[in-house]
Amino acid sequence: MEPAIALDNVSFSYTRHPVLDEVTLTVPKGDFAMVVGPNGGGKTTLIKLILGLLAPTSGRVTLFGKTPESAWNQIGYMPQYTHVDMAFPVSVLDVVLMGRLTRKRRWRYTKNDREAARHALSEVGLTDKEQKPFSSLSGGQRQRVLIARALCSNPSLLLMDEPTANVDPAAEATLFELLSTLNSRMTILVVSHDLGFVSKVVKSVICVNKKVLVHPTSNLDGTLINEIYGGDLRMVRHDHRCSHEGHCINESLTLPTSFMPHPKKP
Ligand SMILES: Nc1ncnc2c1ncn2[C@@H]1O[C@H](COP(=O)(O)OP(=O)(O)OP(=O)(O)O)[C@@H](O)[C@H]1O
Repeated sequence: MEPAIALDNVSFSYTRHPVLDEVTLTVPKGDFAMVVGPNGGGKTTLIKLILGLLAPTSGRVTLFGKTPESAWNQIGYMPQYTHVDMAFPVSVLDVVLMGRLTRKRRWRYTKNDREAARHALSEVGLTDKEQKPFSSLSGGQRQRVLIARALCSNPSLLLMDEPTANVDPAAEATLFELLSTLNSRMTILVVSHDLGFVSKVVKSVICVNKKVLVHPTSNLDGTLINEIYGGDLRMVRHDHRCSHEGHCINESLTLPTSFMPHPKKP
């Protein structure tokens, strides 16, 4: 069976120095994988290579056995929250409909497009918000609208860049419940700076730091993370309590402070 994503000896450089070096990676169909790594490690570059937005300096990327360009209609992509203009004056339905735009057919929607958009909105539980201005929604609701936009084209592979940035722990839990449901019919790849939600829904972790290593989540422990990131590592637990003495720390699983650019709200 063709894997969802395959990188065969892929290297990539923006300048003289390689950002990714001879990466061979297979993401099987049905996987729920999380891409992690330090700042500048090459996560975004990896995603751009998978999306076909960058071409490898050497090696080959295939999605479902095809080039990324040929497989584009099988991919749903949710960009980083910070890359979306939240003040843009559009309705929720308009945002979701953008997921139906194709290279040939731009800004013209059919009845089928609207049905698909409404169906995607119902999947993320936001049917009642379709006419609301996108800017009027909460952070968690906007994330779900962006997921609906990615789902609108009925993808086989859902790629998400930092889907839990700017959402509180309750919205994050709801989001992962939704992703877990979607994972029964599509492969999911999530980029994250935050290992705190490596839980039962995530099946494998792809560690990117110029080289790429894949681990089943069951193997993920403090020693392994230390090997990948180096240094003095700590992790703030998501079920922590705050007091005047600070946060409770889970000593068994520790991460670098550079790994926590989006600290969780208590
Ligand atoms: N357009 C570009 N031109 C030159 N260098 C780039 C470009 N984009 C990224 N880089 C460099 O490539 C390296 C990897 O960047 P990339 O954005 O892939 O890392 P990342 O793991 O996503 O980082 P972060 O966690 O900070 O978002 C970094 O050293 C970065 O400075």
